Amino acid sequence: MDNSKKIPVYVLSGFLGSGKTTVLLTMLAHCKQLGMQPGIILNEIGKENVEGHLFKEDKVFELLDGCICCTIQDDLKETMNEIIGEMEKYPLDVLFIEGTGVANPLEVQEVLLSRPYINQFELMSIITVVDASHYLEYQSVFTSSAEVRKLITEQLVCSSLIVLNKTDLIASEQLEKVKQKIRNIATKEKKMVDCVYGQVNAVTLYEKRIHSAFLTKYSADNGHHHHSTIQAIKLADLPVFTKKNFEKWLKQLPADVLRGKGFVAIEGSQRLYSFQYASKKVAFSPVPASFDREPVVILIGIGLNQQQISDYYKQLVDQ
Ligand SMILES: Nc1nc2c(ncn2[C@@H]2O[C@H](COP(=O)(O)OP(=O)(O)OP(=O)(O)O)[C@@H](O)[C@H]2O)c(=O)[nH]1
Repeated sequence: MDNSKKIPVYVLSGFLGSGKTTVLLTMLAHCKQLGMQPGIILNEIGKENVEGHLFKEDKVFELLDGCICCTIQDDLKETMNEIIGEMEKYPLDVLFIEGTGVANPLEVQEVLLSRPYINQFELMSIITVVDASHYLEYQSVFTSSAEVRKLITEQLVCSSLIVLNKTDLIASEQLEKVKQKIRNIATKEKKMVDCVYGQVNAVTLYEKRIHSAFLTKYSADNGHHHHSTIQAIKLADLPVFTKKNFEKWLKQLPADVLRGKGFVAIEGSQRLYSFQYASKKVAFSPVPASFDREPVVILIGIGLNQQQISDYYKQLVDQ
C-alpha cells in the first residue's frame, strides 16, 4: 500500500481523569474544521461506556471491560480488522485510540506496528495527558500505590508528546515542580506542553512524532503487561438526587475511588445529567432530552471494596 494512504493514528494515554477525552474533543474539533472524517476507538475499564454521547457524529468503536492488554489486545485487532473491512464504505482520514487510563500505550503500539496493521495504519504519536494538579500526589509513596506510580511512569516513558493538563488547578511554583519531576522520567527530547481543558494547538497535537525506523521492537513478553487491581464498580437503580447531595456523596467516598462518571436524574429536571468526577471535582452537564438511558454511576479505583461501596451506596439512596 502507498505510504501516503495509510490512516494516521493518534493514541491518547494518561491516567484516570487526566483529560484524555478532553484532549480528544479538541483534536476532533480540529478535524471538523478541516473536513476530515475521524474514527475513534474507546477503551473503557468497565462493562459500559457512559461517554458515547460526546461523540455522536463520529464513528466510534468501543472496547469495553478491560484495558487494551492481554485478551483486549485481541479485541483491538478485531476492531482494526473491522475498520479495514469497512474502509470502502466508511473511509477514515484519521483514527484516535483512547486508552482506559490504566493502560500501557505500548500494548497499542505493539498491535499497530504488527502485520497487517502496519501496512494500513501509521502511528503518528502517543499523546500522554497528565493531570498536573494530581501528579505529585499520584507519584508520592505516601499517597499512592506502587501500581499507580508504575503506570504513570510507563505512560510518560512511552509517550511522544506530554500534555500537562489541569494547570488551572495549581500555582505556578507547583507546576514548575511537576515539570521538573516529569523531566526526571521523560527524556528531554520529548515535547511537553501545558494547558487547561486540553487546549493545545493543532500543529503540536498532530505532529508526527513516532518514526518507526527508530523504534525498538517491543514484545508482549517484555513485562509491559500488568494485571491491574484497578477496577470499575457499577451502581444502578438510582433515585433522583439534588446536585448538592450527589456531589456531597461523591466527595465522601473512600479515597481509593479515583474516578466517577455516569448519568443521574436531578430533581426538578426532565433531562438526565451526565457527570464527571475527577481530581476530586464534580462537573455536571445535561444530556439531550432525546437521550434514552437509565441512570448509572460508574466508580473506578484501586482495590475497591464492593461491600464498602455498597454501604456508601445505601447512604446515597437513603438520603
Ligand atoms: N479544572 C479542570 N478540569 C478539567 C481540565 N481538563 C479536563 N477537566 C475535567 O476533568 C474531568 C475528566 O476529564 P476527561 O477528559 O474525561 O478525563 P479522561 O482522562 O478521559 O478520564 P478517564 O475516562 O478516567 O480515562 C472532566 O470533568 C473534565 O471536564 C482542566 O484543564 N481543568
